Parts: sequence; structure tokens; C-alpha cells
Amino acid sequence: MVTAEPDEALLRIVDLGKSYRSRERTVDALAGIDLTVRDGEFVTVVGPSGCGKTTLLKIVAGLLPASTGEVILAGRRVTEPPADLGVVFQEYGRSLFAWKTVRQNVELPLRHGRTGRTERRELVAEALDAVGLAQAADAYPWQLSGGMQQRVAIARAIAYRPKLLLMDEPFSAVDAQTRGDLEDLLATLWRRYAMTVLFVTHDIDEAVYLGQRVVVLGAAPTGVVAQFPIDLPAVRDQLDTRSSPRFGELRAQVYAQVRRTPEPTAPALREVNS
Ligand SMILES: Nc1ncnc2c1ncn2[C@@H]1O[C@H](COP(=O)(O)OP(=O)(O)OP(=O)(O)O)[C@@H](O)[C@H]1O
Repeated sequence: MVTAEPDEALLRIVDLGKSYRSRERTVDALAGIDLTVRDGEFVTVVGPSGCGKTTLLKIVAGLLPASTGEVILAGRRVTEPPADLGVVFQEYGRSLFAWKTVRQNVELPLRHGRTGRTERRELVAEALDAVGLAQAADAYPWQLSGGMQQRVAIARAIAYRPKLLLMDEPFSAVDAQTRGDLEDLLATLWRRYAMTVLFVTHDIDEAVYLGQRVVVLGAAPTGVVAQFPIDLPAVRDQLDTRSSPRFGELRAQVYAQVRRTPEPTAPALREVNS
């Protein structure tokens, strides 16, 4: 079971670097990333396309080895996918099994653990209920809308009751209305389950709306170039929060910082032997 360190830093990313090496070339994706996330914190990460956001999450999830530096989760170095970690990626269509029902999809990760059958059923039912899909438990993913499929993916990730939830642009493929609903659902689940969330997005408004802190990454090879504490009310509302003057100010500050950050260009690529 994951528990936080005494200093309440659940996640520590220390001087993290990643280079993808092939015979022809080396791509430097991350360099010198330092980031600490407190237990229970909701941190959003923005940065230009191709700056290494997905790479960062994959390393934190233990799916990809770092080239340099380390990731410490609850005091333990991450070298493989840790227990008690939930992950939701953008491509929900690909992350769900078409031939399994919604209930079976949500149950799948639990089957690999030591959870007994009755407890598994309860956790699955509660997770589906939490995302408003109790009625769809026996449907197949292809019978559901994109937004509902993404709610299945969220249910699967939270059924574990993970201490840390990693999300990689999870709402970028759904329409604006559904996106707003999913953002609010996530905020509610975060509070209810006291999770820690690390949420990557292209969307500055979404980062400010959801985050307690917005982290801005630079061009590849990426480091953290700025961090913005978000002092909006704890419980937010799509209409009131987004139309508040403070939201506008914070959004403008983050936007200005991202604009100052150049798009990733050739220096991240190195020809081998050059
Ligand atoms: N398997 C791989 N092999 C080689 N290079 C890779 C690999 N995966 C990613 N890269 C490169 O690493 C850099 C960072 O990619 P990554 O997908 O992490 O960025 P990103 O910020 O998530 O991008 P986007 O915002 O467009 O999704 C890019 O230059 C990308 O081309």
C-alpha cells in the first residue's frame, strides 16, 4: 500500500532525463526535470506539443525507463508499474477491450491483484456508480459514446483506489460539453477519494480550471520552466469560475509563459556520429 512520506511529498521527480536512442539518431526528450507533488494535490502540466509530456507520464508510470535521474513514489524508486497507480490516456477507444463488457473492463486490473471476488464486485460497482455508469455495466464499449467510454476508463483507473492518478490529455477527444462534464466529474472524484492527480493537457484553460498548481514545461529537451499556484476556490464551477476575473488573470499568466516557450525544434534531435 502506498503511503505518503512524512514531508507529504507523495511523488518526487529528480533531475529526470530521457533520450530515445536508435541506430540513426538520438532524440533528447526530457532533461533535468525536477518536480514534487504533495499527497492529495491536483497538479496540471502544460507545454508545447512534442515537449515530452507523454514521455514524462510513462516514466512516472514505470512503463518506460529514465535515461538519467529518478522518480520516487511514496519513498520508493519507480522501476516498474507501481501498485496503487491509476493511468488514463487520451485514446480510450484503444485502452478498452471491445469484446469485454464495461464491468469486465473495469474489473480487469483488479483481477491481477489480490482482491477477492466479492470485494472486486463491490469496487467495480462503486466505481461505475461514481462515474454515473451503473446502468451500462453490461454494455460493450463500442455501444457507448466517446464520453461514456472515457468514463469507463476513469472508473477502471479509480476502482483500484489509487493514491496517484496519472492522466494524459484524457478529455481531448470529446466535445466541449462532455469535456466540461468529465472535468467536473474528475474534480468530484479527486475530492471524494483524496487522490493525488498529475494531469497533462494542451489546454491552458483546462489546466487552470482543474489544477491547484499549473506546471509549465519548456521545449524539448524539456525541463520545468515555471509553476503557478492556482488560488481559485476549492470547488469550481464551469460558468462562475471560468468567467471570474481571477481565472482570467491566471489564464493570461500561464498563456504568456507558454508563449515565451519556443516550440520543440531541431536541437532535440542529434544525428549519431555528428
Ligand atoms: N518511442 C520513441 N522513439 C523516438 N522518439 C520518441 C519516441 N516517443 C517520443 N519520441 C519523441 O520524444 C519527444 C517527446 O514526445 P512526447 O510524445 O513525450 O511529447 P508530448 O509533449 O506528449 O507530445 P504531444 O503534446 O504532441 O502529445 C518528441 O520529439 C517525440 O518525437
